[in-house]
Amino acid sequence: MTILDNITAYKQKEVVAKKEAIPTRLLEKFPLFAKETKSLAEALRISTTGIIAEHKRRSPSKSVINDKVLLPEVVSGYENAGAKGVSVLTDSNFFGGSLDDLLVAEKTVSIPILRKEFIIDPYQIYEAKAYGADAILLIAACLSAEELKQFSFLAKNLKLDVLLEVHNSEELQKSLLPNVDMIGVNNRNLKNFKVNIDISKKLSEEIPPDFLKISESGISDVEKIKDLRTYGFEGFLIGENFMKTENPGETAKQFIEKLR
Ligand SMILES: O=P(O)(O)OC[C@@H](O)[C@@H](O)c1c[nH]c2ccccc12
Repeated sequence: MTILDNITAYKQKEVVAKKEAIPTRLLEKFPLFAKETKSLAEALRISTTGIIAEHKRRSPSKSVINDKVLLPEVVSGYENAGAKGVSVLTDSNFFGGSLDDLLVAEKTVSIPILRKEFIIDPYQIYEAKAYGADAILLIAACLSAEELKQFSFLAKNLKLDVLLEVHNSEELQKSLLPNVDMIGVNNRNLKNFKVNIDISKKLSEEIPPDFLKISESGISDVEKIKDLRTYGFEGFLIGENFMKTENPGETAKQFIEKLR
C-alpha cells in the first residue's frame, strides 16, 4: 500500500461523513457558492513570473514544515510578493490544513486561490466552491479517465479552473480533456516522494499548446525556473521552499524579485 492509497482510502471515509454533516444542497446555499471566481490560468498567462505559492504546514514526506506562522500573514505575504495564485492545502489528516484555511485565505487575498486536496468525489468540488476556491486540483493518479472527465466537467460548470496533475505519460494521456485548463507535472512521485525536476522537462513535449503548463514541487531556485521556461512552463507551484522559512512571504518576495 502506497501513501497515496492510504490517503485516498482515508478520503473515501472522510467524504461519507462530510456528506452526512453538510449535504451538497446546503453547500450550494453557502454565500461564497455564488461568488464570481477568478481564473488562475488567465492570471498565470498574463504574468511574467508565474508563481503559485503554497500554504502547507506539514506533509507526509517532511512531517512538520512550519506550524508557527499564521495563514493570513503567509498568504498576504505571498500576494504582496507578487505571487499570481495561492495554493491552500485543505487536507487535515496528512497536511495539517482545513477548509477554514480556505475561507480565511479567501477573505485575505484577491489573487486566485487553488484548493489543494485529494479529490475523489464530486462532493469535494462543491465544497471547494462553497469555501471560496477559484480553482481545483485533480490528481490523475487517483482517478479513472471517466472520473477525470466528469469531475473536470463539473468544475467548469461551477466556473472553477481545473489544474490536472500528472506524473507520467500514461497519466498525461488520459488528462488531455476539454475542461482542463492547466496540466501540472508533479516532480514529486506521490507513491514514494522522490523528486526529479527532469520529469517536467520530459513530459513537456507531450503536452499540447492549448494547456497551460505548470511545474510542481521541489523547486528551490530561480535557475530551475528559468530552465523550465525554455520547455514552455508558465506556472510554478512552490510550497516548502517558502514555508520552511520563518517569513514565507518575505522569502517569496526575494525569490520573485530575482525572476523579474
Ligand atoms: O512543497 P513543494 O515541494 O514546493 O511542492 C508544492 C506542491 O507541488 C506539493 O505540495 C503538491 C503537489 N501535488 C500535490 C498533491 C497533494 C498535496 C500536495 C501536493
